Amino acid sequence: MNQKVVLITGCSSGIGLALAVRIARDEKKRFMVYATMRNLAKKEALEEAAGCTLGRTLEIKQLDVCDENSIKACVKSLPRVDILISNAGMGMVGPIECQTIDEMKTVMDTNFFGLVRLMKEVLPDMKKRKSGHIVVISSAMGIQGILFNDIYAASKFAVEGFCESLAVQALRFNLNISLIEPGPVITEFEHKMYEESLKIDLSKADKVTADMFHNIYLKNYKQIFESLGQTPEEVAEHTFKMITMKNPPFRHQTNTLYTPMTTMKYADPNGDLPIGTFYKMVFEHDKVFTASFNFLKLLRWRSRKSVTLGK
Ligand SMILES: NC(=O)C1=CN([C@@H]2O[C@H](COP(=O)(O)OP(=O)(O)OC[C@H]3O[C@@H](n4cnc5c(N)ncnc54)[C@H](OP(=O)(O)O)[C@@H]3O)[C@@H](O)[C@H]2O)C=CC1
Ligand SMILES: CC1=C(/C=C/C(C)=C/C=C/C(C)=C/C=O)C(C)(C)CCC1
Repeated sequence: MNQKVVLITGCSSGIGLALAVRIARDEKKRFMVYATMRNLAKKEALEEAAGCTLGRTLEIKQLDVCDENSIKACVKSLPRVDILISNAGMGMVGPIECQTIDEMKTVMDTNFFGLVRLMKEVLPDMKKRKSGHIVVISSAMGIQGILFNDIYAASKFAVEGFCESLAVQALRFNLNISLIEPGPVITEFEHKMYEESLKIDLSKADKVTADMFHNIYLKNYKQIFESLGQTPEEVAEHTFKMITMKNPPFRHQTNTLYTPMTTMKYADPNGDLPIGTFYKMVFEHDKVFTASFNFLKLLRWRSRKSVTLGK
């Protein structure tokens, strides 16, 4: 059987783990998944979730997207790469006054240059074979920035600009590039971000900024995830559909509840609509904003309850 070779990065947890398992469990066994992680000491969760696919349609390998040699060694050990899923990434939240340039560089190095390093390694062979699909786990923040996510959003904007430019060249070689743009997803990412946000030393920020971070951003953060957050399995299902489609789209947003936040971007070429709306949401109509997210939370709770009760 001619199985497609899939290389996925960042499979120790979250979306990468769910995705590796989903693809390896394909009923038609169309894929051979190489699920990679930078630290193999963390492979137990994936091994457990992979179950009987381990050693059959799923194999675990080491790959650190910040280390060119580790990428080269991993790619060299594979027969070829038909589908590359660039998923590894990290977040960064807080006022820029409280973040060092080195910390910011680590985010860019992982989220943006990590993708560039991977592409430099797999693209030449895909071009030669005139076949391949590159799927990038970007973010809704690759379209629309969010308060106090300045560096993270910048790293995803970089990813989007890079892919948008390359996509035209890729067409010439019959290659596909797809950006997956999830809104909030309930993974380690969310927990790490929240825990780290609580530890930020806000002494370098002025009072108004520190207040905004604590009383607006952090206060709403949990609520956003509870009312809009998807599971990594949902994002994996969307991505699975993308790799099985004949003509996959260039962009795909996974969360229809989050699309109003990104649609504003396209509605106003001046860019003032999303900025003004976000401002009003948090400073002027915060009660309406909180009420609507509470309402969404209630709707989700009720629909989950009726699924459990089999209604
Ligand atoms: N959660 C969310 O709300 C959203 C997430 N995303 C994106 O989804 C992707 C996956 O994140 P998610 O599953 O949520 O978060 P997790 O924190 O659960 O997973 C991130 C994965 O990336 C890995 N990673 C980090 N740095 C490197 C590196 N240098 N080399 C290889 N692997 C690395 C982590 O490994 P380790 O365990 O070693 O740290 C981990 O396996 C990211 O690109 C993120 O930006 C997009 C939209 C929303
Ligand atoms: C929508 C919204 C907010 C927060 C959104 C968040 C926190 C989104 C997180 C998205 C993630 C984590 C994407 C990952 O790539 C605020 C600023 C609280 C208030 C204004 C409206």
